[in-house]
Amino acid sequence: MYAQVVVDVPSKQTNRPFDYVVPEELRTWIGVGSRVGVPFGPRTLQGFVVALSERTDMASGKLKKIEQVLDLVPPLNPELVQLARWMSRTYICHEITALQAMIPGALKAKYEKRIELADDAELKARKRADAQDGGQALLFAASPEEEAISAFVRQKGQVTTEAMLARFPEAGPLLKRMLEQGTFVEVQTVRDRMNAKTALFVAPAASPEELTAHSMKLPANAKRQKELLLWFAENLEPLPLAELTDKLDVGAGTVKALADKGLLSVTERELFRDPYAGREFRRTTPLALTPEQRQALEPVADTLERREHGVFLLHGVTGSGKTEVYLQAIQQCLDQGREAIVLVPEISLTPQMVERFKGRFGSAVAVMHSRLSQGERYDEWRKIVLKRVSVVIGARSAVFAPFDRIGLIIIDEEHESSYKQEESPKYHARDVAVERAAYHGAAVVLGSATPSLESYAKASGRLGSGAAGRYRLLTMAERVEGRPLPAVNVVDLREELKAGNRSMFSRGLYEALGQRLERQEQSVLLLNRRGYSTFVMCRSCGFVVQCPHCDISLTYHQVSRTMRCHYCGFSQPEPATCPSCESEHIRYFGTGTQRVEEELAKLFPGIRVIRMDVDTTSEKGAHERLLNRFRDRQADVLLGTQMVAKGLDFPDVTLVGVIAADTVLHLPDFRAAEKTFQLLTQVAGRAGRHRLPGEVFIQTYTPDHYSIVTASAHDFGAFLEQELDIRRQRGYPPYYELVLVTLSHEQVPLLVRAGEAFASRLKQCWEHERRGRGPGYPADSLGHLNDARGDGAYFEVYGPVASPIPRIKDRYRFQCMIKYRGNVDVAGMLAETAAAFDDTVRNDKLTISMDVNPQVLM
Ligand SMILES: Nc1ncnc2c1ncn2[C@@H]1O[C@H](COP(=O)(O)OP(=O)(O)OP(=O)(O)O)[C@@H](O)[C@H]1O
Ligand SMILES: [Zn+2]
Ligand SMILES: [Zn+2]
Repeated sequence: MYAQVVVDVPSKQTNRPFDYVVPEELRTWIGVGSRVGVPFGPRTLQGFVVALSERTDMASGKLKKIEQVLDLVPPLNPELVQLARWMSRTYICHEITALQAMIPGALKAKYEKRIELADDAELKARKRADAQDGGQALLFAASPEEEAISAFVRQKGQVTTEAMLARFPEAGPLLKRMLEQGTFVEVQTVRDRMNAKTALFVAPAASPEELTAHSMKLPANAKRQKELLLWFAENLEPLPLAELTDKLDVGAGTVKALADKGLLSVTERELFRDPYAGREFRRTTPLALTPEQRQALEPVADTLERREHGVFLLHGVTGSGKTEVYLQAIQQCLDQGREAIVLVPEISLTPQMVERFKGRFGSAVAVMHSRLSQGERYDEWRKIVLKRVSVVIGARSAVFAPFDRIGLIIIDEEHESSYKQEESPKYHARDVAVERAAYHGAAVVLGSATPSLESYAKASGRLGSGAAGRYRLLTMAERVEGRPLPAVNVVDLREELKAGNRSMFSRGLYEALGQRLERQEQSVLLLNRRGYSTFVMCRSCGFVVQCPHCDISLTYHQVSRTMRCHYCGFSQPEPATCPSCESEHIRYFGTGTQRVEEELAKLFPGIRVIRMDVDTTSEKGAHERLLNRFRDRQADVLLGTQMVAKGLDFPDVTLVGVIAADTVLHLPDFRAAEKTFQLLTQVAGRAGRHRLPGEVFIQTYTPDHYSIVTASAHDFGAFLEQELDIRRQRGYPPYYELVLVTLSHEQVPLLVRAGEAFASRLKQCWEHERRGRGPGYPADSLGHLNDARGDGAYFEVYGPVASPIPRIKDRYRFQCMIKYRGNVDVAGMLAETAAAFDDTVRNDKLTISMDVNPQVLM
């Protein structure tokens, strides 16, 4: 047998599979998606098996053998391997870069794999799952051989796979079967934690009903036992014994008594580095849906039922109860024996979300996000590979969860730009989700109160026949239980100044805050970070401290009192005097939030403020702690940057204030108005979500801007019409697609030459293509679009021009923007064009980076 392997060298020359011989003894363990070690030149490299076949076109005598298999259970599956190929074509990146993006960082580190005997509970669970799946639980009578293997493993505790294969060289297929049957589990240990800790864990061994029923039968003096049973009737998660005895004040004897009755199970297991360890998630049950929720769920449920592929855009106003729709759709997906992926912007920002999912689905949920340690992330991921969970909730990269029976993918706050990865592979999780779902015959639900124009256009058929109906639109226009959307006041800051108010609070907002303090209700204040300086500026001469390697100002870091470059990492101490004029009036301009906090304290002595910004949330878990304190009413005001705008659901928040709404508006970004509308709508949506009605103050210098006017009227439709008009006229998405090509080099002359050569070569490419298609193509300006003949295809290269940040890490940067629409193979033309620069890239260290559908235009 032969394997095609993509090796871990991201280069043009190696961007293809290489053939290897699969040695007989490794056959059982190798599948498409396996990670293997292969000889490559003088080295051994890691690689992924992307195909297997009985034949090879190479002279087989020349082929080398695969040296080792790195995992017993392949970390990827054939579908993900195929997805990587699609990504490399779509986003113009190396296949290995796409493959590597799909596995957690810990797998790239040193690790060791071991096998251990599954405990009974796990084995039973596995068989139950099999049975539910329609399959037959395989109850096998152990053969002497199997007995011998089990005995060996039992005796050793944990065995490395090497030791195992050395001891039973012939037993490959049998071992594999035993692994599949759940006799063994594979444990991978990252080297830095080879002495994994174990602890006794207590878990319920009967259903909640049984536990409750039993607790009633206990004699009155068995209070502790009763308490323990009722607790486990509510909480699904296994808990370390020590923690349990501590929490419930019960002795180990009590636990043992119940374990002896078979109501609880006590097992020794490896301590998973569970970021949510020790947290209880109150079990929740499905809510009775509102009519709008039912209407939204129905088509999704239908699609699930038929196991069809379909993409839905769920446009539901803030507080309309989208989460409950997600939860019930997931429940149905799980009932079908299929798996679900839930993407949320950056999960640590919304700990409430995790709570909702863990509360409904308990330990069937794995959680993945970037703030977990490498080990934690690896453990969560392993739960997916080993099929211990069927729901994963996570940030962007969770879209690659190695499930193989996906039924549903949900993307909450689908408009968020964090779904786009800014380094290679520069993928958008939304597109990857749709691609995966198409393969699996799965449903995708994109949810938002402020959908991206791209998605909305696809859902509403705005783009004409080609794209029409690609997404199905579901609308929830009302908050649950008829709660009103908050009343919004737009305050013109220019008028405030005229009236002699020089404070950062308008009179209206000041009064409203005072009322909230009196009534003991809570307020959220948003200060948009981006508009406020975090740089150090001289007040005498205006000098701003810049990075010596990049053309960008340095950012002040309060904790270390240093100034750092966000692009290259350069850092220097804060200057005492101005390097330019030697004035001492050089100072840090603050994150803004600090200044607001100071002013609040002055205006309202004794006010309790929780400040949430980069400074206060850098520590692990800080977000969650701050939000919990706010929820527990230990503060009157939650003050922060964008992080306070999204997803939060606090009943007592009745006031939202936006200190300055226009700060994003003036950024050189065609999405500036869209981002402003989204931010204002989202933050306004935090007010009055429950019993108490809400009120919003938006302070601005441009009260007439359509993004502010429409956001304050909760009028997405009106915003959409205006914005689409502008996009059409200026030739931006969703009417046109963009690719940003950035070239960089240490020397400007070479860079300019390369940039111009690149642009003209690309244009030639299109010219050639266009001629081939025959007459009838509009070759010139955007104005011709509307009466485009042919198939309406359009292609234009803008630039090269210097990038908005013209230098990073001592390398100068030029960019070309490509605008196109219709049936144009842009990726193909770009790949072809870039290939012509291979020599310059290799010999002269030119870099060319391509960003398909860029979110950041710098
Ligand atoms: N059917 C229902 N009956 C009663 N309450 C509900 C129902 N559905 C949702 N809720 C409650 O309504 C509130 C708002 O729901 P949710 O947080 O899901 O809104 P959302 O649509 O996600 O809003 P946002 O976009 O602002 O995050 C929550 O407190 C939720 O528990
Ligand atoms: Zn100065
Ligand atoms: Zn720098």
